Amino acid sequence: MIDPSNSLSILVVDDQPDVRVAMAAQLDAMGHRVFEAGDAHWGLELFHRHKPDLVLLDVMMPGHDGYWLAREIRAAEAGHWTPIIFLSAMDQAQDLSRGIEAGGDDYLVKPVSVVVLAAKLRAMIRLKGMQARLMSMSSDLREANERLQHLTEHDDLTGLVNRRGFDRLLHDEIGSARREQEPLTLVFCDLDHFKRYNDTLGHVEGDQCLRRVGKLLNDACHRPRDRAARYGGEEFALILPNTPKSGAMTFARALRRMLSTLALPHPASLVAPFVTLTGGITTCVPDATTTAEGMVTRADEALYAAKARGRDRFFSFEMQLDTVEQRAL
Ligand SMILES: Nc1nc2c(ncn2[C@@H]2O[C@H](COP(=O)(O)OP(=O)(O)OP(=O)(O)O)[C@@H](O)[C@H]2O)c(=O)[nH]1
Repeated sequence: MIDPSNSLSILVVDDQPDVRVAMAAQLDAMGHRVFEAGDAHWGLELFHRHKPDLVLLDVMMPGHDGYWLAREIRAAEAGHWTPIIFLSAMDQAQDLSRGIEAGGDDYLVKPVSVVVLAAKLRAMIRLKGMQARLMSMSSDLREANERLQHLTEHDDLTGLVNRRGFDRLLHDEIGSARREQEPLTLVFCDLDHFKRYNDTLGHVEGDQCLRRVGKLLNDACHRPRDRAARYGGEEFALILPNTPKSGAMTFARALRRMLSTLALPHPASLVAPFVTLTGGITTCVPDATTTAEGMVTRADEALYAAKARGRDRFFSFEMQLDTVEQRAL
């Protein structure tokens, strides 16, 4: 009797009833659970139904042979592996290499000795255990890689995508907007007089302010592909796919409203009693000449223009208009 933790479910496929029944009885006596099939077709059906740990497979059978069944089993289990042991009479020894090629893992010569059968099963149990460990290690590795990718592309303080993640996303979105011929908007924004905020309220409060503004920007990204990023320091970026320049201005005005509702006090600001943002917007339908660097430069220039116009506003590079002027129109 074997250790119950090593008890296998085994599919025996053999067209000779006496051989099959004797084999099933041996396996049963060893503590395994056995399913029997008298032909390859039924064998495949039972394989799908019971997903056995191991298959003992006769080579020569009327209708489809053992090679056919081995190939069908291998084709059916993507990313998985069920050991297949071929059973063959001595005079079919030359056919065994064909069996291994068809997807078999080992062979036994009939009549099968109980001792040899038990030894082969132990070897297969060991291999299966190793395979399970490998699968779990590779899934751990995949998870660790995903965590690492998240860490390298996200900012600790705000939880937003960081500069590296932003670069990748912008590059991808330019490609996608070029293919779809859709407008893509990039917004750069900067907290107004943030040095004065830190100097007055301290860096801990400064960090908290960055967190809250980061959350607000993230909340403003309603569409699934809109993305807020922390570009660096007190600079944030927003990537807004499928957003034309008029839509970008509407988005910016909504952002300003959200900020004034949040009304984070900024006692040292020279533009308002609460925290404000100045932003630069650029929008284009990318063509073959559009680059991420080009879009960043235009958004940066627009940001600079918005600052020059008095801060607490968003300036569109393409419209040569800011949100304060637009409201007055
Ligand atoms: N608390 C905190 N402060 C930061 C962080 N990153 C950058 N800063 C501060 O942000 C300030 C940016 O200062 P400036 O570049 O002069 O910009 P500003 O004072 O906002 O002036 P304007 O942008 O022209 O309105 C500096 O004092 C930085 O120390 C951070 O992670 N935490």
